[in-house]
Amino acid sequence: MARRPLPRILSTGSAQFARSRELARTQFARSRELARTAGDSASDVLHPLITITRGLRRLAAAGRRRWAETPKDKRGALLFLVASVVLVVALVPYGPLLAVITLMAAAAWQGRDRKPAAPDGPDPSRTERLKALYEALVPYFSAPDDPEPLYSHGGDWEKALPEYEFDATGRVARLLIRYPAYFTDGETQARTRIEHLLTSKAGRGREYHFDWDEEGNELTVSALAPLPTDIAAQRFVTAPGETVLGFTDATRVRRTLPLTHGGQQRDVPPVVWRTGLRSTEPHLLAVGQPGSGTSTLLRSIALQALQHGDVVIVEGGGTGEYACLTGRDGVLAVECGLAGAVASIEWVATETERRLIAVNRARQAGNPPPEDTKRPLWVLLDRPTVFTHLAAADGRKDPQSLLQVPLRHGRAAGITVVVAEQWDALDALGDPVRQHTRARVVLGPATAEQLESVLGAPPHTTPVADTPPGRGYARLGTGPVHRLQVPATPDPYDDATSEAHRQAVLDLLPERTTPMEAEPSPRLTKADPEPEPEPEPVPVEAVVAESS
Ligand SMILES: Nc1ncnc2c1ncn2[C@@H]1O[C@H](COP(=O)(O)OP(=O)(O)OP(=O)(O)O)[C@@H](O)[C@H]1O
Repeated sequence: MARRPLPRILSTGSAQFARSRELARTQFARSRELARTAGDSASDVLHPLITITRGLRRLAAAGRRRWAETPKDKRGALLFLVASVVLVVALVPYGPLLAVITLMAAAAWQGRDRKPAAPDGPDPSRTERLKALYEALVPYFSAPDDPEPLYSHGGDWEKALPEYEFDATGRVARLLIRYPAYFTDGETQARTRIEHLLTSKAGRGREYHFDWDEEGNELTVSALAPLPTDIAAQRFVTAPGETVLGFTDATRVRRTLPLTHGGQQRDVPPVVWRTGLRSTEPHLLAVGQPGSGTSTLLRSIALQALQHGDVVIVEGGGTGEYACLTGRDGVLAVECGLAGAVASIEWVATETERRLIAVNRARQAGNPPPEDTKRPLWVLLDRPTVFTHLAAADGRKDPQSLLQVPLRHGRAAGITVVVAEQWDALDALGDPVRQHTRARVVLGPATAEQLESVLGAPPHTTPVADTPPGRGYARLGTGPVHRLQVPATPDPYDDATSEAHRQAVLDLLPERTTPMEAEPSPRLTKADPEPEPEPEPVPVEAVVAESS
């Protein structure tokens, strides 16, 4: 269908409106130019006067200083000398005139601007870098029908990049970028393209933080210092119910923790995860590829949890990385076999129910929760999907199905579940685990899609070129995505562990209270028969602390 022309009155009206807008813009630009020229001329004319005034002020200050420095007994002589000079000048022909000219000349000399002229803008190599960056952004931040493009080839880069900082090596450390309002900054793809471009132009090998101000149409790019990788396990200054997952940048975290680092005290911003009754993210899922440090994270959590609670460990990897915890005070079980894993998780499910019933009864009777429901219980599962496969092959119950109760009701019962899994087995994780683990950690290298699939949002930082173990991202619920470095908490029985880190972990281990032999753990049996309802007795395997 042919497009009908606009009614004449409308088309002429809009043309007139456009013309008058153009006229107003031209007039405004002209008056601004006029004002700037007038200002420049005024300062040119008044410059000598300003210099002389400044010089007179400096001479007067020097005179006052001289007077103050002169000892009191010599002030009379000085006064006499000045008076004689004034008298001679007054008597000499043209004396006063010559004196005024000399004074003005001295004032002009004193008042001259003695500051070395500051270099105008950054040095040429830096200007070139900024210009190159600007030119690279032109295709992304310009549109053919933009009447006043902020970005155009050979355009005014200083308007688009108003603030910049360089580091000691001459690379961009911080950059403020203005962009046109029509740039689709709400679209992840559009943002990613810009972030990718800036990362390569500002210098690879560093991590960058991108702060998009959608309201102001501004993007701030900051180069981030690498997170410290050698902070050893230690007692963190936290409240009960708080667990330090690792360390991050100060940009989004206000709090800092005093840490001992290389024999020195240092304040570092932590990522603190809150568990317990009021937690909005009562359970955690950590994902990574082999060797990325998820077992280390679980060990770090276990050492912190043991300060105030009990721990059950279920290890699917079968590498014996938690052997150091076996038989320690508060460690109810360290299970590496299928039967033991099933029995332990079954016991945890029963214990969850027991606690819930006891708490409800106490509430109904108007009493506080009983003491034996208050001690936090942690279930740490390293690669539980291994047991899922084994159980399927063996025709037995999937231990993951037993996790449903602690995951659903654990918060009210003081029970926290932490699951660590590898990327390739993520599909085998059941729905309850995915749904209820709202605290998320990704360690090691991962693609943007992988990060978003686990964290639920992309990080605002670029990936590091060479990811050290224990490096990754953390997100608590719907909060921001933090860069994360887990404290070095190695297996003290591993030969490759450095002596300092081994000692740090050994120092944190609780007393060994249960002999390593097959002996029932006193705590696992604690959930045994209460008057009503009767929880299932705990199977023998569940109370055997396996040695590996
Ligand atoms: N935060 C960390 N700081 C220093 N070293 C770490 C850290 N995390 C892990 N490592 C080291 O990296 C290696 C692998 O760690 P870890 O066993 O925790 O990885 P993983 O993800 O559990 O892999 P796997 O399941 O293959 O054992 C170990 O030598 C460990 O000491």
